[in-house]
Amino acid sequence: MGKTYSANPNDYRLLEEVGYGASATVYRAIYLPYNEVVAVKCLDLDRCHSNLDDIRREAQTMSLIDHINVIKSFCSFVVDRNLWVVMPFMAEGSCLHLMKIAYQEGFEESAIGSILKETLKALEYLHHHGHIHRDVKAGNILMDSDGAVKLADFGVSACMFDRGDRQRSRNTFVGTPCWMAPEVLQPGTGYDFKADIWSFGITALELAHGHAPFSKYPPMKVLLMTIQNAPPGLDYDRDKRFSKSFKEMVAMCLVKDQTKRPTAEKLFKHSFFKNAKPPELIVKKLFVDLPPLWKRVKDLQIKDAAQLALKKLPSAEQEAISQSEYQRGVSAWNFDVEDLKFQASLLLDEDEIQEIQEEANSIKYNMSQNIASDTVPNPAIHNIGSEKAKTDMKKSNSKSELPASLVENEGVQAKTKNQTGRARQTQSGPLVPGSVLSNSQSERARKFERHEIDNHLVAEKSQQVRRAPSFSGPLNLPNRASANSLSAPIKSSGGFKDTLEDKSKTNLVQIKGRFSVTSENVDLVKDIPLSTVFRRSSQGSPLRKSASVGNWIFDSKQMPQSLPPKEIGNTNGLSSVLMPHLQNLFQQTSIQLDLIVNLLSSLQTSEVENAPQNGKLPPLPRGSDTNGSVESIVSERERMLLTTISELQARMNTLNDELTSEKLKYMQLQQRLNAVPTREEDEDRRGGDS
Ligand SMILES: Nc1ncnc2c1ncn2[C@@H]1O[C@H](COP(=O)(O)OP(=O)(O)OP(=O)(O)O)[C@@H](O)[C@H]1O
Repeated sequence: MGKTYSANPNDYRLLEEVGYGASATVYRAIYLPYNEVVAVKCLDLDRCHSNLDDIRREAQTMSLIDHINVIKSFCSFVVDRNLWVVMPFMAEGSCLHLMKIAYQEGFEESAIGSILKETLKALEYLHHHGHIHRDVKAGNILMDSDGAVKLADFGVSACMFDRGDRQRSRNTFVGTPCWMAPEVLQPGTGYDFKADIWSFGITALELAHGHAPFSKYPPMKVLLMTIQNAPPGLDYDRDKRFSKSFKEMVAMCLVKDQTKRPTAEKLFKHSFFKNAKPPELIVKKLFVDLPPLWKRVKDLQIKDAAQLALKKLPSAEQEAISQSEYQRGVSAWNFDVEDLKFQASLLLDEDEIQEIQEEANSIKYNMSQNIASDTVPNPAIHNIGSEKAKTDMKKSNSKSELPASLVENEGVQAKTKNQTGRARQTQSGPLVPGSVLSNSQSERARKFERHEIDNHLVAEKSQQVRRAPSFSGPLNLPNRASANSLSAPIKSSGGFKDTLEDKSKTNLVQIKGRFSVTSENVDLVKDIPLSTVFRRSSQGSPLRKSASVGNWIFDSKQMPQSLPPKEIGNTNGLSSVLMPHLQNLFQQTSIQLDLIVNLLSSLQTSEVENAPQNGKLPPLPRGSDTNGSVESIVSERERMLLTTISELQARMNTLNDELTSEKLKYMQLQQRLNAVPTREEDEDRRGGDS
């Protein structure tokens, strides 16, 4: 019989903190009866949204798991509002930690092969026993000092998957869906253990590059790109250091059609794994000369805190914005994909646009130089110029992995640990843009071309009669997703509230096998940061300060609360209360509308005049002003202006809608008021009767 571990917290001495995730903090600890080092994961039950009995039952089930590559739990028990899960201590921590501290550009292929092979063995075992892990990522692959590799974070989490709570808790707490398979993200499609194979492929890319694909984007954009774009992969040119066999293996995992993905068993037979070396030879070497795990974790915290302090926008606010987008994207499972695509076209980060513009301008400049000096046709020029190329480009928009052109440094996000109230940081907060890697100019040109087409679509789309989608309002938030998704809760951050308060709104979207996917009807408008869009309130439209509208704030507290129709019928002095309210509302909306119309008409002139100062338009291309490519600069600026105009037009449409609906309400109320007999009429009638 194996060793047993007691459920008495006094038998454990918690030592240093060695990791933390969305809902848990992990400590190195000593199990006093055996004087043995163990890991204790303290799971905050308040953050789990899960039934305690379910968690306990599942934790017991998971303690039965017995595979050399899967972390099993020795025992688990409740201490205050925490569930303690006791498990073997993995002295070298997670692959994610290790990359952050010593391998920021990713590991060598031999190490990747070795780590992935062990992970695949774990998946094979789990799938064979009817389990889906659903959270395969570098942060959940742990290593021991002898090179052993184990897949973690399965036990307790799994119970939450089963009831959809995990998914919902992810909606609420976790930053990015980078590892999630398209079928998991897409409404109406089922998913199974093949979702783990997709995540495994993404993890392979994460280990190869030091970060998961798309990790620099906000969660909502990641979601869209995963659904819409061709799968990411290892680039045959850019990733020259990796073998063909590795590239093929990744491509096999990252097939969008889940039925075409191999099972873990089949994948295991791939030549890439046949050649993989034992971990005790390869993985072990990765930690040579590194300080102990807890020291690394501490260093990372300090480094992340320093980076955080350097950031302009407070992290909490950034996270809240990013999270808000994620909730908008993921919680509303019945989204209109076409509409989301349109929103995605608006999602180019400001710095990305600037970067693209700079590169494109410089390319154009170089081209014009080439044309002047050389009359031989240049294929790149044809590419940019031809309409067909544009269409093709649009079609293959997603053919390659999105630019990995920015070196990503980790930031952190603050979170509060319930148990102690101490502020903490995750190891993987929002990424900050770093220096630009050498990317081929043609690639940048493609990227620019895509942006150009997107702009065109934006303008076109804004001309169309607006439907009433759930995602109206611009989403071009210049914020990034939390890095590699070990995001901390942001529930109370930045003054943004968790919008999933009304649990009764929870919808069961889908039941598939052991899983049920739930979603909540988030008040989408409530979630949009004030600074980025207009607010639409169910209680009228108190106006807020808006960058483009000016400085009027309309205090809702000063306005009378809406009255139910019953009371309206009963109140004789109603008109005196309602009329000023309605007139005020009407007037404010009209003013706002007028202002936007005026802005629109004056924008072109004023922006062109002020262009060099306003900081929004693309900077001058290098050396262009002295070389006569002024025309191209102007056209870039025009394009930017057109985008701004389209956005303003979209906002104007929203206001127009609001105005119409207010007018309607106003007319309805007036009709009701007319129907209510006035005091004089009453008296007349009474006089007549008598
Ligand atoms: N047994 C262990 N030994 C050493 N370190 C561990 C162990 N278990 C977890 N860790 C460290 O703690 C971190 C967080 O643990 P874990 O992933 O289980 O928490 P979580 O809240 O479930 O995270 P998330 O849900 O974000 O994946 C891991 O990334 C790892 O670095």
